[in-house]
Amino acid sequence: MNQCQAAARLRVALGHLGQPSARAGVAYPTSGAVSPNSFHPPQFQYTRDNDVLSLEQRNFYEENGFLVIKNLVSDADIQRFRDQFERICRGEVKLEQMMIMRDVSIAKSEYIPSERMISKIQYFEDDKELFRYCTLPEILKYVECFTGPNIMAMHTMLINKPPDSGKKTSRHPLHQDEHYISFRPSNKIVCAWTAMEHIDRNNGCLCVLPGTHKGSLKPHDYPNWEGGVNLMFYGIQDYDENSPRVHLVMEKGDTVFFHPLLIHGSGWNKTQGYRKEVSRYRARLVKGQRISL
Ligand SMILES: CC(C)CC(=O)SCCNC(=O)CCNC(=O)[C@H](O)C(C)(C)COP(=O)(O)OP(=O)(O)OC[C@H]1O[C@@H](n2cnc3c(N)ncnc32)[C@H](O)[C@@H]1OP(=O)(O)O
Ligand SMILES: Nc1ncnc2c1ncn2[C@@H]1O[C@H](COP(=O)(O)OP(=O)(O)OP(=O)(O)O)[C@@H](O)[C@H]1O
Ligand SMILES: O=C(O)CCC(=O)C(=O)O
Ligand SMILES: [Fe+2]
Ligand SMILES: [Mg+2]
Repeated sequence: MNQCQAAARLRVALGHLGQPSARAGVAYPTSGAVSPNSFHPPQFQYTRDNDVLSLEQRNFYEENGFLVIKNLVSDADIQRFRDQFERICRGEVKLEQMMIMRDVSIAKSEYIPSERMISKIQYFEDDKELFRYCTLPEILKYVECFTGPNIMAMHTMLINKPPDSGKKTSRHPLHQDEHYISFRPSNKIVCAWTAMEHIDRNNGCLCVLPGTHKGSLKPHDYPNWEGGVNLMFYGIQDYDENSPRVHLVMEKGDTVFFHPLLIHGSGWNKTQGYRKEVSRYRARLVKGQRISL
């Protein structure tokens, strides 16, 4: 499969609840003395042994730090997430923990309940409909390949990227999620990101720098963008400009799993017709609910 052309729709970041002594990602010999000369780098640092991923998929993730699984979430489930998102936009669902965000270009406009006003919902753990995303067996099956068992949803997010106002504020600067995550180990955390409709460069798809998950966490700051930047949209200033970028074109239901150190961002939504193109929703989990498989 050509991963670069695969699509993603919804997004979940999940972590492993390991023992405090767990040394994620580093395979140590189980017996025998180890001299420095006999040490071999582990074959798999970022994926666990099970029979879900093919060898090719494992190698792809190990090398690139992301993996797209096509058509993973059903249309029916995505429709339910979309319906619930619309209920939230209409003000029919209100939950204390849930954070609603507007694009900075309209942050000071009068609030009119509609999906046009909401660019992101965070922390939907208490919303049973949206939280179903984090419990979908097909999502968890893959998450476990990266985190191991005993999975916890750490931060939920549904993004509704608006058509850009012309100021390019709908961009998300290149960043590493680990900047926002206070827990470790990195190699037992994965983000699941599912496209809820066709997403490509025109409406601001995810852009990744393959292989950057092997690097370290870099300093983040607000980008120096003329048109303004959304609150907390920090970016990396000193990434390698020559590092190849891959734009992930995704279809409804496609899901990308990626490592928290992978450098990624998203471009601006150039499409006009708000209704037709706007619904670039994703959900992402990152905050404290244990999930059973
Ligand atoms: C992908 C992942 C790994 C990384 C990320 O998620 S990066 C993005 C993380 N972003 C966040 O966590 C967003 C945090 N969100 C928030 O702090 C809040 O939801 C707010 C966006 C500020 C909204 O707060 P809230 O008080 O409910 O709403 P208000 O409408 O009363 O606005 C309060 C003041 O904030 C301003 N504001 C609202 N939205 C934005 C924005 N997008 N960018 C910059 N400023 C904004 C708004 O104009 C208002 O300002 P003042 O009237 O106080 O001067
Ligand atoms: N000048 C820039 N400085 C820093 N980051 C940028 C800059 N331009 C784009 N990016 C970021 O790089 C990533 C990929 O950008 P990409 O080139 O796909 O989008 P774009 O520049 O918004 O749109 P396009 O190039 O398709 O017109 C996104 O995260 C985007 O926010
Ligand atoms: O999809 C986007 O616009 C970027 C969001 C992001 O960085 C993420 O989901 O981690
Ligand atoms: Fe991110
Ligand atoms: Mg560009």
